[in-house]
Amino acid sequence: FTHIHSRPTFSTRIMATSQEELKKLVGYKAVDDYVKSGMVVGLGTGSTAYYAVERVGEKLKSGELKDILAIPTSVRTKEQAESLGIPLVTLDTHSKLDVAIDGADEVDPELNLTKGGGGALFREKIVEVCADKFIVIVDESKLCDGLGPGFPIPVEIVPFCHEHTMRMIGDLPSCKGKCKPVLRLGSAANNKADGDEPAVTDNGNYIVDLHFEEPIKDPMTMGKEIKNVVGVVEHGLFCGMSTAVIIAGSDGISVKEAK
Ligand SMILES: O=C(CO)[C@H](O)[C@H](O)COP(=O)(O)O
Repeated sequence: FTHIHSRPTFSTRIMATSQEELKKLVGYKAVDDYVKSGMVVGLGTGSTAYYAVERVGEKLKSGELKDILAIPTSVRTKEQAESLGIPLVTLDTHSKLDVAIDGADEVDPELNLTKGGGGALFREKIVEVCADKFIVIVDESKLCDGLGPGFPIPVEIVPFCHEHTMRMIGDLPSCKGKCKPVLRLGSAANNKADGDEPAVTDNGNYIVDLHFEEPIKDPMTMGKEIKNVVGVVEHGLFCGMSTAVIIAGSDGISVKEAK
């Protein structure tokens, strides 16, 4: 499954410093365009969402933004937000968010997403599904014609009998003969298998990455099938959730809005 890393990285086309700068541009633009004083804001996870969190902190400090309450989607985003003095709440007290901003691993033409490369898919989804607007920030290397072959689909599963759960997922109509389920090892925060033990999420669960050779024809249906398996906590297919995707490309920034 060497194809999972075959997607050209942005750095093959743009210098590394530029890639970081572009992540910063989309992160900052999302906050500048969509976050207003008094809002409840979902803070995503990953190297792109990092800059959106940074911008919220910066604007709160300068007084440009006031009365923001934020809900982080991972322990590491929580720690970043706390270090910047961003007031945090949880879904337990605030079930409705005005906006959530996050990165993605892949974006298809319908703005369906693969998320969870950073292992935070459950907290991301439970938060982002509650947002009036879900703004996605990516560089153009994340755009694809169909989800699947360019990046494996992460599924968070409970550790109890995880081999059984992986078999059940692999036998689903959308998966059988089409994908290889691989238990994520090492750090939950990436899918590079940088260790020998199962990766453990912020919720104490495991992640199985589904490696597809061909594009997934119907990601919505596949997501429902996966969600029905007992032992599955959540999957990284975010279908029909995006309000807009802000894309950083070599030619500048563009915005794709959901129809
Ligand atoms: O889903 C995620 C974490 O679980 C991230 O949003 C996704 O992996 C993109 O991260 P990055 O901006 O670092 O490429």
